[in-house]
Amino acid sequence: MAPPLLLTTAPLPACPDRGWPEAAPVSEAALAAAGGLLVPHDGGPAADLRERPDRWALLHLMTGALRRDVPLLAWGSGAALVGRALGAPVHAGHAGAPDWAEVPAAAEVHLQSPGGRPLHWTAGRATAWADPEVPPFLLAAFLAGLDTQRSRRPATPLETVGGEAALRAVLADFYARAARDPLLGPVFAAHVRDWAAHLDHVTAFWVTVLGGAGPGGEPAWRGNLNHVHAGLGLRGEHLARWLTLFAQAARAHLPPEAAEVLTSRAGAMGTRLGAQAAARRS
Ligand code: HEM
Repeated sequence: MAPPLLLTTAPLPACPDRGWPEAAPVSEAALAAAGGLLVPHDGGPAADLRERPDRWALLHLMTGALRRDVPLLAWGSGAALVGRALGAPVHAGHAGAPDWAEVPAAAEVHLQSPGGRPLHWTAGRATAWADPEVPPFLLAAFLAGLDTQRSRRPATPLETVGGEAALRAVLADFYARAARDPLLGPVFAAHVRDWAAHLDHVTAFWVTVLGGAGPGGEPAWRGNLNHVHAGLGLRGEHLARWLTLFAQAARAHLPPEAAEVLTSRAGAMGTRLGAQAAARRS
């Protein structure tokens, strides 16, 4: 079996005798298949992240790793960042010491430093060591415990659905069905001039609804669904047909569990849109 894919947030310290493992740079895409993540001390801040979009991006990746339950070993400034990602208060280090995190709510402390600060703690599959040098026993135990099985939890419903590519396939098929439909087709024909742009908008909408984000971590779509549909004269039969065709497209392209994620969300939104449309008519 292939060894687990090990990722790292920073180059590992140069030290030939140390036996550092091979680790690839972390990225959102790589996390989905990661067997483990190293978060080395890199001397960067964890407490004050003003003007540090690079640290926010790192924190975002860390949150993704934690949500996916990727085994993670962090030390020094890395441990402080992981503490922060887990919601712990983080303090600035003094006199060249790294920033440090208090113990996160769900964590177990194994060792305290003489000053009473948490030195070694674990939370789920995350292991943290607050000092800038990780002890060899901890690294060895971490590497030995990495499982080779890919049993990660999907981080978001978007991942369950199969990501943006799977969404695009469903949506392209759905709008092709809707455009051909005698009831819905004329409504779309009257309002959608640029189908490519419309598909981009609705894809961004679904990415956002399913917990995904744009390339920089920002929401991919911002808007108000009720306003978009307010002037279309939607009635119950439009919504019912929309949902039927949507479910057909979802089932044609996705496994049952993934199709269910999409159709149940669409159903809930359809109920709200229907209620708003009825309120406007009365
Ligand atoms: C749960 C049900 C529905 C969902 C989730 C939904 C979602 C969306 C989204 C995300 C947009 C794009 C918004 C944007 O441009 O930022 C949109 C636009 C549109 N929708 Fe829906 N929709 C639903 C039901 C319907 C129904 C029943 C119709 C009737 C035919 C409809 C017709 C349209 C049209 C014509 C536009 C384009 C409006 C424009 O660009 O002027 N939608 N919809």
